[in-house]
Amino acid sequence: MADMIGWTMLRASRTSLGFVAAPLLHFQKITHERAWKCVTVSTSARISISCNNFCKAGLSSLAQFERISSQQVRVLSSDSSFSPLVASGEKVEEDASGVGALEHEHNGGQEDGMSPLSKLCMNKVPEYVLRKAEEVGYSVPTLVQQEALPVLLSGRDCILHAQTGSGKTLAYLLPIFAKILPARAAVQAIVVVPTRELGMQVAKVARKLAGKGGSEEDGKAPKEKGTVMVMTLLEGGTNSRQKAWLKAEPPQIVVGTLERIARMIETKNLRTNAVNTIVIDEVDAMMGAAKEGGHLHKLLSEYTRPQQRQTILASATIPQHRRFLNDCIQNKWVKEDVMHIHVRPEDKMPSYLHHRYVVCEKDDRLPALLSLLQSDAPRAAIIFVNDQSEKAKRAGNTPTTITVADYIAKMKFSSDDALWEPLVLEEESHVNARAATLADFRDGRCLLVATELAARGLDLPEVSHVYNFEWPPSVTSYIHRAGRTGRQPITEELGTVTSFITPKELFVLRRLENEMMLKFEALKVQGTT
Ligand SMILES: Nc1ncnc2c1ncn2[C@@H]1O[C@H](COP(=O)(O)OP(=O)(O)OP(=O)(O)O)[C@@H](O)[C@H]1O
Repeated sequence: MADMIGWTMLRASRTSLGFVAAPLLHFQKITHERAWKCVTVSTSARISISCNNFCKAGLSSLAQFERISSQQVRVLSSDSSFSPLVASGEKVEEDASGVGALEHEHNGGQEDGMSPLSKLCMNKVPEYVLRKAEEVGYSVPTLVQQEALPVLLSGRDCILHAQTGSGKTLAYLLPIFAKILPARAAVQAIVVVPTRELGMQVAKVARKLAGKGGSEEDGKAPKEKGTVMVMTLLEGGTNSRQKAWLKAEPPQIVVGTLERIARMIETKNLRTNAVNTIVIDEVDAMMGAAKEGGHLHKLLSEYTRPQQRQTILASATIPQHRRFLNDCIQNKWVKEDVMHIHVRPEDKMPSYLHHRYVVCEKDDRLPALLSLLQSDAPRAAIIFVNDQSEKAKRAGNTPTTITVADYIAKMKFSSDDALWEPLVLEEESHVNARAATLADFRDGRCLLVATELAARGLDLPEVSHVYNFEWPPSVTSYIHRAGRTGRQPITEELGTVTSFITPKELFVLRRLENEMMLKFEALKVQGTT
């Protein structure tokens, strides 16, 4: 399996993995006749591609890029500075399908005192949204936002391919707000996520941007008119009042899990005729899951048509992305001129992650973990295991989640017992229990023992350490688990990822290390081999 993790240790030390490569605009051939239309943009981390050029030239520059042959490589800039962008101010034409970015009120030409993010989105994203973004703390665009927003705000379909914690959520939400008509009570944007937890998180950010009135209260339609409403349709939810609200006064934005959204569309509770944006977050997870694949195909090519909407597919990991891009076009999930924005392609993981491993037999893992927790003293930590409790029980094993949590609780390694008592997050728990667990963790509890459920998308900035108590099932899984720490796109605070591995598994670690060009620190923990 190409995606199997395989690495080996190496010496520790946090290494900057970014190569000082020239920034590239690489034009990826997709099919013979489509080659000129479909564009892949890869950008180097250290040397920020010149978004200024991109933006100043405005949309017309896109047309020029398209004509560059796939052989050509362009170095746009060797400027590594994080320069804010100034939106071109060009009027964006709405295309025949209504997909183009709509004009919003001008800011009166008053640029002084505007944040770089506001300048980047000026004339495209409504002012009230940009004000809210600033209030939340989004003032300077992250690299992916710099790269993607000019393209996304032009209305173009996009595959947003950037590291974990790089700020993809805001990059896809702002273009949604750019097109939404608050006065129109109709679902205009759908954001699909793989888990209930990620859905709650994305909806929260969207509601912050929407401002007052953007929330649903107990499933009831909010009273305020003229504000953008955000509704969640998530697995485990069965609120009949949501159905009534969807019909009587539909929200402008729906964030949900695929099955629930598909069911709502099929039962005609959710009408898609006004949908002009669809975002599929963690797209590779959804395309990979057989169960979800059918729903996704229907959503993208039957329930709605690519020509009538802007499609944004986002993830930190898109294995075989060229093939993926081709498949998306062939399946008509996206328009033919879809753009692949690949930020820092040479660094699959943030450089501000420190990777370590401990070689030990399975039986030694618990004391080794405890010892590490004591010496690391994490601000907050996630301990990942592979199997859910019930699955383990069915296989006749003691559930790892429970075993790990009980062991740590019993050892009482901290004086502040209440804060350090581990929480458990896994798919099989009731959705309310899952929500309470995450709320407790966000509120200051320090340890979370979790399955893959917590690996994708969750933004828990307090997490300073991730522990792979069991070796993750794939490279992709390693990347997403590791990405739950070091989530500080602006300050680049270091996060530490430690994996426990048996001597027999070492070859897998070695393979992964080669594949990802990472340096691992080998740790010796007392009592281990
Ligand atoms: N412009 C910005 N300024 C400051 N913080 C930002 C900005 N954009 C995003 N963030 C913060 O960065 C963190 C990571 O953002 P986000 O969750 O969107 O990452 P992501 O790219 O979706 O990661 P993942 O692939 O793991 O889901 C969040 O805490 C978010 O609030």
